[in-house]
Amino acid sequence: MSHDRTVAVGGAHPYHISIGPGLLDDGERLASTLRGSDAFVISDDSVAPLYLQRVVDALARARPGLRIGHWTLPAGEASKTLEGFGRAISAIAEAGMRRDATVYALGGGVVGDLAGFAAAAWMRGIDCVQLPTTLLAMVDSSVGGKTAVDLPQGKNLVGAFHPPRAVLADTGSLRTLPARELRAGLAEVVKYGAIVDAPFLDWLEAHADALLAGDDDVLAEAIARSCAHKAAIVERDPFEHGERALLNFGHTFGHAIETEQGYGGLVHGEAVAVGMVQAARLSERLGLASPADTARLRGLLQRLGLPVDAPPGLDADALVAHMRLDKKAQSGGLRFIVWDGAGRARVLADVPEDAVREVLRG
Ligand SMILES: NC(=O)c1ccc[n+]([C@@H]2O[C@H](COP(=O)([O-])OP(=O)(O)OC[C@H]3O[C@@H](n4cnc5c(N)ncnc54)[C@H](O)[C@@H]3O)[C@@H](O)[C@H]2O)c1
Ligand SMILES: O=C(O)C(=O)C[C@@H](O)[C@H](O)[C@H](O)COP(=O)(O)O
Ligand SMILES: [Zn+2]
Repeated sequence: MSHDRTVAVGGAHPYHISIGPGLLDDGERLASTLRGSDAFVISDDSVAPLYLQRVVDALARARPGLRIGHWTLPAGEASKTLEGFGRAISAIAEAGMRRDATVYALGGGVVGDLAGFAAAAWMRGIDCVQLPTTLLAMVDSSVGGKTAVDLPQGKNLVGAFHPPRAVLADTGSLRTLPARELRAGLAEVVKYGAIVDAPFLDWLEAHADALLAGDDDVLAEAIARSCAHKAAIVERDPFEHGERALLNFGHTFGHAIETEQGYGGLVHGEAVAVGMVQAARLSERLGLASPADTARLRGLLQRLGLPVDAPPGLDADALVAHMRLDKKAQSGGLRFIVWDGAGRARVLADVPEDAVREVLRG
């Protein structure tokens, strides 16, 4: 009996997000969007020993004769580089993947972003199926088609929009996910409540313990609700000309922290948690939201075991310099996602750097 949930993503390149246990063994589902007879699985060296063979076996069972190559990168954000991208492309080339091949991105957001970018670039674009194995990738990075690698100068600065052909989120894989990574994923879940869904914040407060305990049903509900929000937003604004920027709540601050730490300090979800509190404090300073709004967001993130204050010792000037290269920044100045309280976020242009520095000083 299937317990899957499905979220449809519409638009010019529609696809489905399937959420449920056992999907990595479901060869028919994995193969359902294949156009040719070549498949290439990209994973990392923590995920591959757990799940790669299962995916390869399931594909081979479903499509005898399918040519299946694979390649793994070292786990972690430090691999999401132009060098890593180059190595992925070389591996795809050496495996002789043709124009109708499909890349399977098996792992967290690092694998998803890098493999998706490789798929976007190889022969000017081949199919990509996202197989997210972290909570963060299930609720956010596998959906919407943003692919990229980091530069020392900033996060995700080189990439492409390349929507997947399908997303299969096998919730059974969350059982092996380290607790720190589960918590990091919860930051992006909280983000949806903060920007567009105040009742979801109430729900998250009520289910915080179950989420942290890895309750299957509660996690599946959180994933489906998060994906429904992301799907609706990216369907209306796939290339971030408008409301998609709301998904960047907390990211101008968070990305600056990740960049300044050389992608070896806070993980992305943790940096976003800190960044959302800083964005709330900025909103307060600009007279848009109340201290009670900030306190509530901070309290929920803390309860979910996430950091809410910036790591000590970061240089405010360096952080602001990173923000000037944020992709939302325009020639007019910095743009931030601010909020007017739970569920009410908006884009604010020409935010004075002084206000940002005051927030960074604490
Ligand atoms: N494209 C987008 O829209 C988007 C959205 C959000 C985040 N991102 C990007 O996603 C990245 C963060 O992704 P992440 O949080 O998934 O980190 P990640 O990919 O580094 O995965 C976290 C860690 O968990 C391990 N892991 C993954 N699945 C596992 C499993 N099932 N069992 C055991 N270990 C497992 C990985 O090997 C890694 O060590 C960042 O680079 C961020 O910029 C992109
Ligand atoms: O999908 C989006 O749009 C997002 O902003 C989702 C974010 O959680 C994600 O971290 C994304 O990669 C950030 O995009 P960027 O354009 O700021 O690099
Ligand atoms: Zn993010």
